[in-house]
Amino acid sequence: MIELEQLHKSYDVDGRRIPALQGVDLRVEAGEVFGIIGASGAGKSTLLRVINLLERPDSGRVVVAGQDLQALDAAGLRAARQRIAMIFQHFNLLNARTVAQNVAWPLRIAGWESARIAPRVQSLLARVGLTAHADKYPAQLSGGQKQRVGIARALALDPQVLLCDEATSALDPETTRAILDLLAELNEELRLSIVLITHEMDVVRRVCDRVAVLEGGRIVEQGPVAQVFLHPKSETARRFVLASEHVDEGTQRDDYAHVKGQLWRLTFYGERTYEPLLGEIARQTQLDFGILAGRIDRIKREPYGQLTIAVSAGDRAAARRLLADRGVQVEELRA
Ligand SMILES: Nc1ncnc2c1ncn2[C@@H]1O[C@H](COP(=O)(O)OP(=O)(O)OP(=O)(O)O)[C@@H](O)[C@H]1O
Repeated sequence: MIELEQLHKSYDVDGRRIPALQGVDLRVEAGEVFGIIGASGAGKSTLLRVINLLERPDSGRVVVAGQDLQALDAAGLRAARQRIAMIFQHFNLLNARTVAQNVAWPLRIAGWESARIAPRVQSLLARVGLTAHADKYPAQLSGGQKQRVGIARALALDPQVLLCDEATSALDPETTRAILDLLAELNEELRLSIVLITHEMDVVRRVCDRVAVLEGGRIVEQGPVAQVFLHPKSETARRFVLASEHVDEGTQRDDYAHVKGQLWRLTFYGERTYEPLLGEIARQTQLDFGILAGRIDRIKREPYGQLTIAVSAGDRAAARRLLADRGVQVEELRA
């Protein structure tokens, strides 16, 4: 659905060239939710805005739904942009217009007849759960409701791609979850391809299929979310995962220094997350262990568990083998 090839983009600031993208290659498949994570200044917004040419790259190719966007004339680009909708961190609603008028806006611009607009707006508002709020003004809505208006407006012209610019960063955790659930539903029901940028690994974990980690205008790691989240390779990805688990590395290192034995990290993924594997294998191998840290949660809909244990006695080699046989990944954090 989206192919970005060798994108370069710099900004001129006070006569200096500030590089924002330095050779980015990216493919987003149709129907996929793709996350781009990075720290402030990594180039996320620039990358997202290149996808609909709100920002023109200095060099490189931008192909969306098979169309090279830079080869289009103004009318062609306008038509292409109707298929690439966007939602924003601060919603970007028209404050002097009602919810219904905000959602109707892109339809009016696209020249829809008034008679067709009202039912379309009604169905969009129903889709995002805002039917009762049609005549309110943005100032009368909560943040989550405002973002729902933004989403309804974005869906008005039946886009193929939805670009989400930190769409949940201004929302509390519960509202964030509700908006991410809505995005996941839209992705599935409409086969809408979604690209979202965020600085929170939890957002990626909840909703994305694949993720790219951006740093200094370059992709330093990308892959399926389970791979990047559970086994990050780059230092940047690792830091985002630790931050999402509220782990302070220094404190953790100090705590673990007092613990005797080998330190293992066990990763369970899928249904085996809920099986009593560890107890069973520990009994068979006389493994003595203490649990230092653990988490069971989901990556999108798939359950996973990660446990850090200190192993003090028993047949370690046999235990590792049996765990591996049952699909549990064992990493030795300390020998
Ligand atoms: N319009 C602009 N003019 C000048 N420099 C810019 C402009 N937009 C971005 N930059 C610079 O380009 C780099 C990448 O910025 P960008 O906004 O794409 O990063 P980001 O990852 O989205 O950051 P944030 O999370 O803070 O929004 C930064 O160094 C930034 O200062």
